[in-house]
Amino acid sequence: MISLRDVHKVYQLRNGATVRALDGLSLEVPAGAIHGVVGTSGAGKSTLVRCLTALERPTSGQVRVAGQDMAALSPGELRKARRAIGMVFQHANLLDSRTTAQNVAYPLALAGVPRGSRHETVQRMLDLVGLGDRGDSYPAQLSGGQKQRVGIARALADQPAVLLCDEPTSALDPETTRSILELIRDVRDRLGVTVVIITHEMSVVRQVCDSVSLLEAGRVVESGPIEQVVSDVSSRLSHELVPVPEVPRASLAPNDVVLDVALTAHPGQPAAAHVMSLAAEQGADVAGGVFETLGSAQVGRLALTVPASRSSAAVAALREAGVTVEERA
Ligand SMILES: Nc1ncnc2c1ncn2[C@@H]1O[C@H](COP(=O)(O)OP(=O)(O)OP(=O)(O)O)[C@@H](O)[C@H]1O
Repeated sequence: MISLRDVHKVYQLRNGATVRALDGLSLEVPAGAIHGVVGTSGAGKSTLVRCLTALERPTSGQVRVAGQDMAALSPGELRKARRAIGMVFQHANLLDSRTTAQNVAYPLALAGVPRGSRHETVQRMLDLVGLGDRGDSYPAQLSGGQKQRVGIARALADQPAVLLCDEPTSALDPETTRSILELIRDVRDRLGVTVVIITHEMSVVRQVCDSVSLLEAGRVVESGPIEQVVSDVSSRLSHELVPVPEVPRASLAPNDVVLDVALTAHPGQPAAAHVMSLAAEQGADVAGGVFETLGSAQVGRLALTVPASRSSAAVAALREAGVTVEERA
């Protein structure tokens, strides 16, 4: 649904210097997925959004959204192609002087949908986001979470193939964040829309994303389905999504080392109890652990302690059983 291939965006500054905001970025998001893009400030997230929506042309590389090569379109075609992308912003950016229903109708009016048929769509969208009875309210009469619901209804009104959410929950409290993320998932399930969430919050990825990419200095340095990313203990995303349990050095016996084990519940993979009994057979003990469900995957992290002399044998035995394990540095 979304495909970026080797996208570069170079800005020329007035003093002659250049900034490589995107530096060979490649990204694939399949139809119907909820994909998170995370990265620290300056990594290129906003530039990526502007290239996806064709507000900016990449210096080189290809951006395809819903089958369209965004750089190859005429201005008229581009206007049409942009309708395939619904945008949700950090602050809902509603028009204060218009009612909720009028805000949701706005993109339909811009797209030339006749007034008569707008009403039914607007009501359907407001029902979808749980605000079916608030069509006559003004933004000032809504909570932050409700405003964001209206923002989502507005983004979906023109039936986009892609919902592009730029820091959609950064201004919300944790409880409201949870409900907005649930709504986004619900919308994806019901409408089959492809969702990209740009965020700096790992908790957002944990709660709602099927897959994730880590953006750094204008390129994707790690990417994959959540299950795959979290089961690779050596990956940075994995550490941030499910941190390994802390084991204070002082609590270790003098010759013990720590083994980090990552578990994901998939058919055919050894379950936690099996791993623990294998560990015990190898003379290892459990020093800490965490288990949780991320999207459709169950993931766990175990920190095992084992005498250094038995570490390689324990690692080999666990790997032999299909367990992802590494000795902690
Ligand atoms: N119009 C521009 N002209 C020059 N440099 C720019 C322009 N837009 C972005 N940049 C630079 O490109 C790099 C990436 O910026 P971008 O805004 O895409 O990052 P970001 O990940 O969205 O950061 P943040 O999370 O702080 O918004 C930064 O070094 C930024 O200074």
